[in-house]
Amino acid sequence: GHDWGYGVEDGPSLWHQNYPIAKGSRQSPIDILPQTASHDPSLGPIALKYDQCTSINIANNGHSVVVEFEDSDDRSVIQGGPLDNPYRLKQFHFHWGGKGCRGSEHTVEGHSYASELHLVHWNAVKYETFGEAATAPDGLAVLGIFLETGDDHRWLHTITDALYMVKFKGSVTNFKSFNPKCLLPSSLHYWTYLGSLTTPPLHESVTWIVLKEPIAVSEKQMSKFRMLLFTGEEEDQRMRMENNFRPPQPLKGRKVRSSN
Ligand SMILES: C[C@H](CNC(=O)c1ccc(S(N)(=O)=O)cc1)Cn1ccc2ccccc21
Ligand SMILES: [Zn+2]
Repeated sequence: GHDWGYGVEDGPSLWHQNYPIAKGSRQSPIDILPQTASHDPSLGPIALKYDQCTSINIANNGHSVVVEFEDSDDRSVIQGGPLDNPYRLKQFHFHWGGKGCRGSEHTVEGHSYASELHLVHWNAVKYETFGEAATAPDGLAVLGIFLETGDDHRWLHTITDALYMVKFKGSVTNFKSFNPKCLLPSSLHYWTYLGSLTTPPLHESVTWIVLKEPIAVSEKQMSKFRMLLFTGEEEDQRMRMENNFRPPQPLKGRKVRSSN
């Protein structure tokens, strides 16, 4: 049912009532302090093998807009960096703010970006299903990419042009052969730390890999995300989908490592 959201009555500060892990020891997102992040020479580069990736559909799940991928084999994986084996791409989605506001989940020295893209991968070497991996401490790897407003992003149009098809919660439409490689910045330098899902059920199962370099998207492209609705077609109260981000959570002694 609808037991959580981003509003006054069901927002992040109340999630602990139904999801006590919200006050856990490895919650996400966090505020990243580059000076405190230890440069770890043993941290190799991350490798993204997205060439044969197969997107299936794009959907509005009432919390974000999600592009799902075929994950029955290792055609699209992330590996290297802090990861001991390849993790399979399952979906990607975004978090964003209101007009002219900030909307990223991770922040860098208190600075937040307009939006944050999450590419969600699961450890299919150790676990049978995504659901099982989602509850395991080494089950998921999420690649976070900051979006800042600036020039038009030439490939983001493929996504923003499809958003009108999934305006309402529960809507889904075909979205074939989109390769998320086109959404990556030029540098794959990153910060990494052990954290959680940033939405309920807030499982502490995520190895976070946050890229240092943001990608630029135009204000016009960002405005198309804000025409999405949290609410379904049948609901009379139309609620614009924006500010769907959780604020930074306590570090609780965790170490953030830097690739370089
Ligand atoms: C946990 C899952 C629902 N949540 C997520 O998949 C998820 C993924 C990434 C993030 S974030 N913002 O941290 O990147 C947050 C939530 C429910 N679920 C349980 C079993 C299962 C099987 C297939 C699909 C969904 C399933
Ligand atoms: Zn996310």
